[in-house]
Amino acid sequence: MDLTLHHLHFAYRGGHPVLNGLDATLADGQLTALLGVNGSGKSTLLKLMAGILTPDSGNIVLGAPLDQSLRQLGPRRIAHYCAYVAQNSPPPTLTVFDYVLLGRLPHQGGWSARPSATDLELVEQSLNHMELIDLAYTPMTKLSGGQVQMAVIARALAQQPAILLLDEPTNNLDPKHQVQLMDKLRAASREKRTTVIFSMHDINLALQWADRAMLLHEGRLLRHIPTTQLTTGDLSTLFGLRYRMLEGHDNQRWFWPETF
Ligand SMILES: Nc1ncnc2c1ncn2[C@@H]1O[C@H](COP(=O)(O)OP(=O)(O)OP(=O)(O)O)[C@@H](O)[C@H]1O
Repeated sequence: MDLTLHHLHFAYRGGHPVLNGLDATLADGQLTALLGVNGSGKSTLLKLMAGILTPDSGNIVLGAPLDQSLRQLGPRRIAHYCAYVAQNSPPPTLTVFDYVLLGRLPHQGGWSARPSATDLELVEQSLNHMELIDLAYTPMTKLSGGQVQMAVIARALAQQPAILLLDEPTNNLDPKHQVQLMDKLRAASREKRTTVIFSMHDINLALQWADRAMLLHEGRLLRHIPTTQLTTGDLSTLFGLRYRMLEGHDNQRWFWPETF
């Protein structure tokens, strides 16, 4: 499902404008990396796309077959289509299984509804997918930081979203789990046509997996381009550092900042 931003403006109450007229379409089946300095509005934009915050003006529209603005949808309907993984979620006092089952709530008949066989099967699949099945009956509070992060992503996958929004999803993960997670996100985008949008500070990890990059700079969208078109100049503008680029023979590109 496509997601389109129409001239999006947002400021926190009493604060300066964080987003100042963003226009973009994020196509289904694609992985988009959201890049920008601390405080540039990446988390804010993800929360707006998840319907947690409401724009001051402008619209966020979920594409066909729904073709509706988030403003027209209640939280439950939004959760039907959009799953959101927050940055550093505190673990709740639930077992891993019960926590991941929360991802099925938007598809059930209400808080009191019993989970269906499909719900339970999807939870098991997500736990297997994130290699958490052996921890299914462990309390979330007894997991390591990385395991909590995997469980949060398992909950989002169990939700079977058309649009998956992740705020720094590789936080707390070791290099192997970072790579495995990015592979899983790419698989979700390719196999299920999920629209995946994630923020990340590790530019090279982001660019290795993402199809497109959105560069947020001073409240505006500096560029929204295929990752293959990103230049050292773009990164210099974005981060205020001079960058070098190394090109590998398999079209891989690596960026790193020059030391002072
Ligand atoms: N709840 C809030 N109330 C008021 N201002 C906020 C709130 N959350 C964020 N801000 C402000 O909004 C701006 C954008 O913050 P945001 O968290 O979206 O940035 P970010 O790009 O995700 O940063 P980081 O890379 O550090 O996670 C910052 O100036 C921040 O201080």
